[in-house]
Amino acid sequence: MATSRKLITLDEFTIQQTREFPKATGELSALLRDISLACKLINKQVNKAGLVDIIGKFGATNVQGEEQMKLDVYADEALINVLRNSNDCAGIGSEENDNFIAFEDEYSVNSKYVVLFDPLDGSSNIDVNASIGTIFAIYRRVSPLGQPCTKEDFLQPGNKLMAAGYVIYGSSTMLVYATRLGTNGFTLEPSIGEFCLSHPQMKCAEKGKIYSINQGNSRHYEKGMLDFLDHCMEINKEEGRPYSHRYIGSMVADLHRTLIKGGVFMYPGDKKSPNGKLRLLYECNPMSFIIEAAGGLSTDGHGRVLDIQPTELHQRVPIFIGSKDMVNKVLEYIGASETVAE
Ligand SMILES: O=P(O)(O)OC[C@H]1O[C@](O)(COP(=O)(O)O)[C@@H](O)[C@@H]1O
Repeated sequence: MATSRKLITLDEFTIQQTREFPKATGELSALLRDISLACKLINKQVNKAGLVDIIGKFGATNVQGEEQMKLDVYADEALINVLRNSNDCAGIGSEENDNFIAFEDEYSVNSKYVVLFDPLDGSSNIDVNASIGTIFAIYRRVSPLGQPCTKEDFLQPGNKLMAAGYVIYGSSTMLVYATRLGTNGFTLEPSIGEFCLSHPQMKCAEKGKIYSINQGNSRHYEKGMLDFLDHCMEINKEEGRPYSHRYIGSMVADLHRTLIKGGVFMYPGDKKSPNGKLRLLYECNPMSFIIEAAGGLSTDGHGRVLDIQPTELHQRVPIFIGSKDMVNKVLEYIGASETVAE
């Protein structure tokens, strides 16, 4: 017989967390509630994707020259509409929009926060029903309130993030979000339409046995990277190698597994694309913030991803992220001058 375990909803949890910050006004909790509402709308479409006209290409390309999928555009509009009407957000930056969008109504110009997001991550997996997601990052503005936000509000290093999270649309729908108090996971309870605390204080295992990379690109990799892959595949019973290779091709899904099971996810730069593929502001920074808040590490091969000073909305960076021991082992192989600070 199912026991009625006290469900703690996302709202209740964030309100409890504000008690840790005496000066808290509840604006950040309200913004999180808005983002979770938009993701519930996206979830509704994702769940019935095969039945409604939401699968396939939209027929346009985004600023990065990528074919937009119908769900990319739907998810982007859902987030922009909810955040624009929320009065809790001064502006947004999105993978699907060339530039930042400042909301200019009298309420939004007085909002303290801006949001960056990848509305639908893992687009290549939409039509094959593999897990996809939404990634978001929240910054406190540096520009004065009372006027529209500026690009400086968005081009802040990840170590200035107030909060970051993702929603994974998988076997269940989960929202995982981090503040400086840690990383927590919430599962959508469809019968009450609420995200409920299911994974309190998530920890990324210090040691991992899974490596995740699109090995199809390995012909373009530098020697150090190829040597690390050999290390992962080498037979060494004492050290529990060969490691398992897992790659879903959705950053959200590959990092959700890395957070829960440990391991390392990598999208390195290579001879073809020196900065790799993944975007700093709305993919690598939020994921690095979440994994670091859970005790893991994230580097671009030279230093912490979160210490990189952004220069453009859609800039790309290499990323090696996950369990401390495996990230530092990658750095040893790619000849990094120093390991990432513990
Ligand atoms: O197909 P590749 O080159 O391995 O790239 C897969 C990576 O690209 C992405 O799909 C990029 O994200 P978008 O789908 O949001 O463009 C990541 O989710 C994933 O980790």
